[in-house]
Amino acid sequence: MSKVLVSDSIDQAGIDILSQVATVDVKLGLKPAQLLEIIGEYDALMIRSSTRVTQEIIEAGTQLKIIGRAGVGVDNVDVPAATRRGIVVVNSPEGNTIAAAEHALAMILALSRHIPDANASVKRGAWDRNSFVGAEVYKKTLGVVGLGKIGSHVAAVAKTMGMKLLAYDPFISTERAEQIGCQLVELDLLFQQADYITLHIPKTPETTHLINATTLAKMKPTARIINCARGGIIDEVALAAALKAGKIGGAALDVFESEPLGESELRSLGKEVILTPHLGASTAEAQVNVAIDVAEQIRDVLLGLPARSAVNIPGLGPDVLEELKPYMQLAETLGNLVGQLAGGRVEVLNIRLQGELATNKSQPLIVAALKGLLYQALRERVNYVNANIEAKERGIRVIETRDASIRDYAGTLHLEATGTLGTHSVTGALLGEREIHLTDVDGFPINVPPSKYMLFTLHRDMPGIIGKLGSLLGSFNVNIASMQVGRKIVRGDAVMALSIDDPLPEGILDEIIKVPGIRDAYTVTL
Ligand SMILES: NC(=O)c1ccc[n+]([C@@H]2O[C@H](COP(=O)([O-])OP(=O)(O)OC[C@H]3O[C@@H](n4cnc5c(N)ncnc54)[C@H](O)[C@@H]3O)[C@@H](O)[C@H]2O)c1
Ligand SMILES: O=C(O)CC[C@@H](O)C(=O)O
Repeated sequence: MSKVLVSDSIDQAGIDILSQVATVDVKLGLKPAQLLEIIGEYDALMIRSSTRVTQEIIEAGTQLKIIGRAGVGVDNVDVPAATRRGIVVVNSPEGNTIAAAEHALAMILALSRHIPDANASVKRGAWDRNSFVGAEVYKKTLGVVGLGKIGSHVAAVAKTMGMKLLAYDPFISTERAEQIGCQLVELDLLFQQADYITLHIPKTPETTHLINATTLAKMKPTARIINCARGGIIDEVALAAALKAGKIGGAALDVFESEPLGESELRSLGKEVILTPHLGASTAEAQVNVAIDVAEQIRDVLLGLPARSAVNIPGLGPDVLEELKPYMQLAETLGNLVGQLAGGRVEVLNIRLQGELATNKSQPLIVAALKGLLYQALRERVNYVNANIEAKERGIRVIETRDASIRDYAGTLHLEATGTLGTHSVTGALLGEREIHLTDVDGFPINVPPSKYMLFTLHRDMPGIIGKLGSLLGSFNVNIASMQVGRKIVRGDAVMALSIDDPLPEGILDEIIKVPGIRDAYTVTL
């Protein structure tokens, strides 16, 4: 019989499902060394957010077939390490949506009416009705940052309370926002006009410290900010300083840069601040939902069936998967790359399947390309199951063409994304059986393997330009791992593709564009 280790507290409904097919050991509060010692015995691991599943744990888990995260965020799992070992990582993208949305709404009201401090005061024996005069939310403006599953529900409920709704989400169409009753605006306008700002975005390099001293300074002195999304989206030091100086009116946080929250200025502030210990998903209903959702997937995988919400490996039969897997990775990488080159909201994705890919069996590659494209917006919430639906909901039109003629490679995949900021295209193929190569960017032929951090420039092919760019990157201490120029004619337009060892430091793209001859520059993280 298979063995499942449950190392965080999970609702009994999940344990009952796992027990149908496996011996289940519930061992809470394990130290990393203890987990490392026993993980080799188990076929599956089920966690919430406390267990950190590092590369070391994954490598020691020689029997592991699946890691199940009863919740959404898989930030505590080294997913690439699991993928390398062929371990499926599953989550529950929707099981706690309502719980998190209701927590944000509760924070908005609790902050407006000083409920936590008023309650504490009565419990201390006082009857102070003067210190807790609140504010109404009726007719106030709510700025929703991130109009996905949770943000949309918060907006819908807030509307019924008579709030005016502004939203910022660069990946959502105006029509979709209007359906929810929100006016889609630029972030600065939202910051300037909102009485309440509620964050419902993933934590990404772009959203880290989105709320900082500069953005806080743009808000109304009465503005209240709510974060039930992810710690680190708000710079907590800057927030505490803004609250102390009366630059904004209040804040309610459920998530923190470091959890559990350690020493923090925020703890010393008064009724204008509410802090909860990451309780967004902590309702009985959500815990049953996520436990059942994830336990069912673990059960299915242990029985040899596909998982419905795999973060890394799709729910395809093993033989199809084996054949298509390298091409799935190619499609996902190209989708992710073209999405970042296009920036903003993509409206049309043209996908051309060429050579041996021009068959109906390649349909999963379309899904993989969409998963890659949506990764910047949705992170671990997009998977092979929901990528099509998410793309449809975002109004992305997908146009597929197939061409069976074979050119330089047995099979090539070409993606062209047109969005609010223009059109970009990428083509890729496999070298040998599984080595991904980019063979074209924006119509310029190149031949480079993708790397984690890349820089692309569109420039004029002329003497000295490579040297100038190299010196500029050197002056910012950026190490170039490889570089290639693609051009169609000598001294015409060209594309440069550079693999760099680290992410580009802030501000350097603006400097690169100032180099004479360089017209555009894009940085991507794959
Ligand atoms: N506090 C909790 O316990 C708890 C529980 C569940 C989810 N969460 C968190 O809540 C957040 C939202 O979850 P969801 O289910 O609504 O996710 P979702 O994927 O449905 O929606 C996220 C939205 O953010 C948008 N987005 C991405 N990058 C953006 C950017 N730079 N600026 C503006 N918008 C951007 C996306 O287009 C998308 O519409 C996530 O961070 C999730 O981890 C927290
Ligand atoms: O309580 C939890 O398990 C974390 C909930 C939430 O942050 C998630 O990612 O699903």
